[in-house]
Order: sequence, then structure tokens, then C-alpha cells
Amino acid sequence: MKLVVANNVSKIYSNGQGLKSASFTISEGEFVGVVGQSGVGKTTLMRLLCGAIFPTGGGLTLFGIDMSTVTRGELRKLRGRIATVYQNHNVIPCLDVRRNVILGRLAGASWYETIRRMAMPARETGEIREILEKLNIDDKISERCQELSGGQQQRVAIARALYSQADIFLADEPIASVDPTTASLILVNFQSLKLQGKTVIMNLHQLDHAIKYCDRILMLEQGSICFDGPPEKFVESAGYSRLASTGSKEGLPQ
Ligand SMILES: Nc1ncnc2c1ncn2[C@@H]1O[C@H](COP(=O)(O)OP(=O)(O)OP(=O)(O)O)[C@@H](O)[C@H]1O
Repeated sequence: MKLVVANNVSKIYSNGQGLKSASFTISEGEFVGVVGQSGVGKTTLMRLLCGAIFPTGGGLTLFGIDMSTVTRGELRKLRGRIATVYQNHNVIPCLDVRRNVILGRLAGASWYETIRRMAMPARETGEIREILEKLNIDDKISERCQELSGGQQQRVAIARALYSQADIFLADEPIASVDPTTASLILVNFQSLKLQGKTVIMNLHQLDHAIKYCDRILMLEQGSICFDGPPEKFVESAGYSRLASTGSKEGLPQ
């Protein structure tokens, strides 16, 4: 089933920058890595795909819903099916790790349900601890997020996404502030989502990780897609050579 259909979709900000034109489809169970130099429109694409912003041109359909005519109710349901990990983590500093993770299942929930779940987090501890163990951060379960490092907060944001029951997982540079071992741990966890039939779309600066973990690469250049295909074809492409020569080659075997 096609979950995302983009047809010359664009998002141009008032300063004339943004995403100029992208056409692609993404189906269930794909692990797509989005690569490209800084400022080419990767975050803009992620924000379009989670319904945080809307196209200024072209067509975008998410779960069969046309984003140019989406209603408020449809948008709320849609957001419950999409989990997002942003670059700036977006955890709630004054809440402990466990409650931040619970928020992953509260997209679109009523106030009553949110307060009830926040007041009784103990019921969900077992499942949450399992996820935190996979990310090697279970010892922080009762700590407030404001007491954690940037990399630890990033893992909490990832745990929150993993705890959700979403169908699409969007991650904007999820390994930006962690060490190489933790980066691999995080990417293996996203890979296991794919094995459960979930769809993962991830912005990555490190090409070596994109090639190793993703099964499809989308490369953006000057606001448009210049490559769409499997990693083995990507490494032979002109786009890869251009990007690798600008420094995103980090960690690639010599
Ligand atoms: N809210 C905004 N208002 C105006 N321009 C914006 C806005 N957000 C992004 N842009 C511009 O749109 C272009 C694409 O930005 P975007 O953040 O999508 O790039 P990116 O590929 O994610 O970059 P990076 O890899 O550095 O995160 C850039 O030129 C940026 O300056």
C-alpha cells in the first residue's frame, strides 16, 4: 500500500527558499534515507510529511488523504499514525523520561485521557523500560529530561516514537548528537520497525549510515530530488560523488 504519494510537491517560504519540487511514492515497510547538503529542504520535506506544514504547490497524499483538502479531524487522526523525531528532540524538560515516552501514545488523545495516563505512569512502566533498555537509557527512566544530556534527550525522543503505535516514523537527523555506538543502536532499532512492516523515513547527514541501514535513498539537491534508488546504485551515482566530496562522507571506508 502506498502511504505517501508526492507529485511535484513544493513548499516555498516567503523568502523564496524551501522545497521546490519532489515526486516520489513510499510504501509500507520501506526504510528511506533522505540525504543532501545542508539547506536543500530535508527538514521541510519531513515537516510536510507529518502535516506540520502544507504544500504551496503540487500534490501530497498521506494515507490516501489529499493534504490540500485535509480536514481538522482527518489531520488529528493522521498525526496519530505518524511518529516524529525532530532535530531539537522536543521533549518536555520538566517531565520525567517515563512520562515523556507515554506522550508517544497520546497524539490526538483527549485532555482527560492525557491527565489519566500522566497520573498513573506505573501501569506502562514494563513496556517503556523494554524500549529504554534497547536504547541503553533505562537507568534514566525516573529522571527529568532537563537533567539529561542532549544525546540522552535524543534517545528519549526516539523511545517516545518507538512507543507510539504509528505506521510511519519520521526522523530528522536522529543520530546527530550521539556517539557512533549509540548511533548504530538507534539505527538498528529503526531497522527492526521496518521488519514489523512499519515505514521509516529518515534525514541523515552521514552517508555511511544511510548506505548501511536504509534500503532506499532519496537525495535532494537545490530543492529537488536528484536521486531515488537503492544504496548500491546510489554509491555509483554522480549525486553521491558530489555529496561525498563536500564532506558528508564521514566514516566511509577509504
Ligand atoms: N520557516 C522558514 N522560513 C523561511 N525559510 C525557511 C524556513 N525553514 C527553512 N527555510 C529555508 O528553506 C531551505 C530549506 O531548509 P531546510 O531546513 O528544509 O533544509 P535542510 O536540508 O533540512 O537543512 P539542514 O540539513 O541544515 O537541516 C533553506 O534555505 C532554509 O533557509
